[in-house]
Amino acid sequence: MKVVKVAAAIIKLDEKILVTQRGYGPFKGGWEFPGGKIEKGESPREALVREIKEELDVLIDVGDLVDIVNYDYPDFHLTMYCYWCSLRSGSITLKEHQSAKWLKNNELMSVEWLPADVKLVENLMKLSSEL
Ligand SMILES: Nc1nc2c([nH]c(=O)n2[C@H]2C[C@H](O)[C@@H](COP(=O)(O)OP(=O)(O)OP(=O)(O)O)O2)c(=O)[nH]1
Repeated sequence: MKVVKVAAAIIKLDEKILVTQRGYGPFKGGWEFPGGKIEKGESPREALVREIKEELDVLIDVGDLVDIVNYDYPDFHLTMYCYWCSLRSGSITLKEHQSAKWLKNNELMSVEWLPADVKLVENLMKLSSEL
């Protein structure tokens, strides 16, 4: 099966996490962590800085790896590298997403996550001390 490698940003600010709603494609309307596919020759962290600039028009600092999610979608296998991130500069402008929210840890289940994210989000909710 095709493997798609993605980097995702768990951006924290004032004890909240940024969640974004996909604005196009097969998962349109689903909620996710911003990010995207890792291109050839890029590290996951480099991909993440590039994708977040493209999607949200901000620069981020990429911190520790939170988790590597592996998930089988019907037509591809997803490997997603998820990092704690913080905003370095700029103000968020949605270039590709249809909506975004800052959620407290205990509010994370209030949106409809993409299937691959559900376990990750459940784990994040247990990590309240990290937030
Ligand atoms: N960014 C991101 N993608 C996710 C998450 N969960 C999840 O299943 N995905 C899947 C959806 C997509 O199939 C894939 C990410 O691809 P993408 O379409 O965002 O990547 P991209 O911007 O580089 O791609 P493209 O539209 O230019 O082809 O990973 C998540 O939390 N964040």
